[in-house]
Amino acid sequence: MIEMKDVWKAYPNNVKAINGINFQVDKGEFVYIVGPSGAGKSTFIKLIYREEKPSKGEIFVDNTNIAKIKERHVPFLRRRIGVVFQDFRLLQQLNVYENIAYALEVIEEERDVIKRKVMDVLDIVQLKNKARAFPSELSGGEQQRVAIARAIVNQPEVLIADEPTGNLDPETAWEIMDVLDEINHRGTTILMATHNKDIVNTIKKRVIAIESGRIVRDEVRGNYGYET
Ligand SMILES: Nc1ncnc2c1ncn2[C@@H]1O[C@H](COP(=O)(O)OP(=O)(O)OP(=O)(O)O)[C@@H](O)[C@H]1O
Repeated sequence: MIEMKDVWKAYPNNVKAINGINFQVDKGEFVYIVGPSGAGKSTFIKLIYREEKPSKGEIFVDNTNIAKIKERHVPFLRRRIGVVFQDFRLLQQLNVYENIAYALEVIEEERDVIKRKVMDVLDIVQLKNKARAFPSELSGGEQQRVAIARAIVNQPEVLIADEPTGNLDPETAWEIMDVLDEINHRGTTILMATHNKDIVNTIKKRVIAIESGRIVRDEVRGNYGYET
């Protein structure tokens, strides 16, 4: 479902962030991406949703080589890949319902379809009662759940999470993991970059470790493997 073949990425300032990565993820997998700060995790993730283009190599999402697609086709790719970030990135002037509906309005979905889909994802993240609240009225964990709802409302095949628990206290981080686990059980492939040692060592999943832009470890039910 996702495959990288000999992928390299050098930034314009000549920093070599990814140095020859080969890997494959099957549909329905849940994969943690770990590694020291500056190892290339975010770059790796950005390559998958085409925020960055590789300097060399091929990246397949299903059978599309996304390194090759034209700029005007990128929005179509983004519908197949949901993304969540450490800092939530909600639109402050829109309420919860509107933040999520926005992703459907831009593709001109019908009003009643939008309503059904938004309420369905709010149900999954257990925030139906907060539909009219604004981001500033929510806790960090609630904001992240809205961001997750927004990321999955188009029913993407893949959900990418870059440090989704990075801004949250430990208890709230576990709640976010429950939500991600639920989404994974419904069939969505999940890639999650994280520094959260406790979570990786407790909720066992495949672990890919990146150091200096290379995969140095790929284990089926791995450990975090670093001191925090
Ligand atoms: N837009 C950019 N332009 C130039 N260099 C960059 C850019 N983004 C990242 N880098 C560099 O690429 C390398 C990898 O960075 P990246 O953000 O992928 O690491 P990371 O593993 O996600 O780090 P962290 O865990 O601290 O978030 C670093 O040396 C970083 O300084």
